[in-house]
Amino acid sequence: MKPTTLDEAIAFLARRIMPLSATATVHVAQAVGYILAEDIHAPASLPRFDNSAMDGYALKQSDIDDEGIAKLSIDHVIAAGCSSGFELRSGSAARIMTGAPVPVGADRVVMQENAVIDGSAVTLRITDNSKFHIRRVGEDVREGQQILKAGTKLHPGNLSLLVGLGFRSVRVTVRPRVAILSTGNELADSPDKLVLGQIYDTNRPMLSWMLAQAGADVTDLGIIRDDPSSILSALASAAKTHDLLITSGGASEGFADHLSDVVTRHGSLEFWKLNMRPGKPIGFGEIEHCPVLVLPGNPVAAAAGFATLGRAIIQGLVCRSCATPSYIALPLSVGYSKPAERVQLLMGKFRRRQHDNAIIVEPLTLQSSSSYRALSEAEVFILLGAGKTTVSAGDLVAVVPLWQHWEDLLGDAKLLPS
Ligand SMILES: Nc1nc2c(c(=O)[nH]1)N[C@H]1C(S)=C(S)[C@@H](COP(=O)(O)OP(=O)(O)OC[C@H]3O[C@@H](n4cnc5c(N)ncnc54)[C@H](O)[C@@H]3O)O[C@H]1N2
Ligand code: MOO
Repeated sequence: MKPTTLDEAIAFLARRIMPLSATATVHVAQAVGYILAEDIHAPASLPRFDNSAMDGYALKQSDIDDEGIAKLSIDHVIAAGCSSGFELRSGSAARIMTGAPVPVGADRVVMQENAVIDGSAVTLRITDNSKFHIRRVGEDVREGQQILKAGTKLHPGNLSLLVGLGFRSVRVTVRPRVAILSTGNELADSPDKLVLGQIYDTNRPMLSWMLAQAGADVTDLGIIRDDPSSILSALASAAKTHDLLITSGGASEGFADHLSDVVTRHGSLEFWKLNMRPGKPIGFGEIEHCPVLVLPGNPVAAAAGFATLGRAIIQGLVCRSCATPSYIALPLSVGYSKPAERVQLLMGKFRRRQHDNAIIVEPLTLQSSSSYRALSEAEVFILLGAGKTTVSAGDLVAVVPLWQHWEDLLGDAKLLPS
């Protein structure tokens, strides 16, 4: 059975999309955003040597009296970067900086604030018996331990770990190569002069950015006229060198809408028309063994198709069983009614709920599938499932990001502790 609902389409893609087998070696500094193609084990321990967690004095535990006091002579000074090639003897302390190696024989550091200096002697006071202020070899990462799994999308925190362990390069999955085209005799490239009836092609620039954000390398095939043989020749030739083809426009049933026919006749159309709005005429199939995602021409519908299915396909091309949209569940700000038979995608924005400061989502007032103003204001799509006609304020709803910039969306000084 061909998928007819969004859920069925997602389940279908999760089975159908296989990760690309090609991998590449990239320098760690360039690896952020790539998907790791190998499990990584630690070639060393972190910390690499016992070191002080505080600026203060290293001493022997046995030099502390019953009152928690140690009176010692200051025999050495160890800054970070120095090697401590000596053994601390009983009755003496070494002045030590944060990150400096702890000398052999020392088993505790007392922070500077709890030290009273008198010439070359120091009196140290233990204020908390449980705090030794020494970062031990391997307490963070043990040599040989698995630290990252194949399939991880690398972020700068992973980069710190890899660099800290001395990695110079890692094996990653190659970025999917995606070719994109728009169809429509009415389309022109900005800033060409428009004649009556023409509009600028806005889907190609928008989708190209969404693709790049999702981690794809994009080839722009430009605007193709509403002519089946031109569409076929552009798709068939790009199919040879790409992992995914994406089209926008001509997806519906007008006399100038050729996509479903072209894919059916010259490849296979695996689903077409989903029970959702916007985004109804979305199709998926293949030409010359290359997957093709057919997106509608209405700009909001094209964005909806990409945010739900397009991004999931890109994820599936780099990571096994990742071909699913990344939903989060958030409370809806207001009640909403919709027809029961279909999934409704609402353009929405994040809000703070007044009484508890919780993040909620609010549908925009303007929901037209062709509205650029709404598209520009929207931050997310709110998915209201089929089968339900009403959703109440405060109900949890599935939310997918439109532009993947969570940190800008969620950053809010009001949440900082005062
Ligand atoms: N009789 C029916 N008509 C329509 C149906 C239907 O089921 N029966 N579905 C409607 C829905 S829903 C959508 S969505 C659109 C999708 O149609 P197409 O994918 O065939 O898109 P076009 O007809 O080519 O264009 C629709 C609309 O979008 C503008 N457009 C197209 N490409 C771009 C682009 N790259 N950048 C900006 N704008 C674009 C185009 O000029 C049209 O205004 O069909 C409904 N009709
Ligand atoms: O479903 Mo269309 O995709 O409403 O704009």
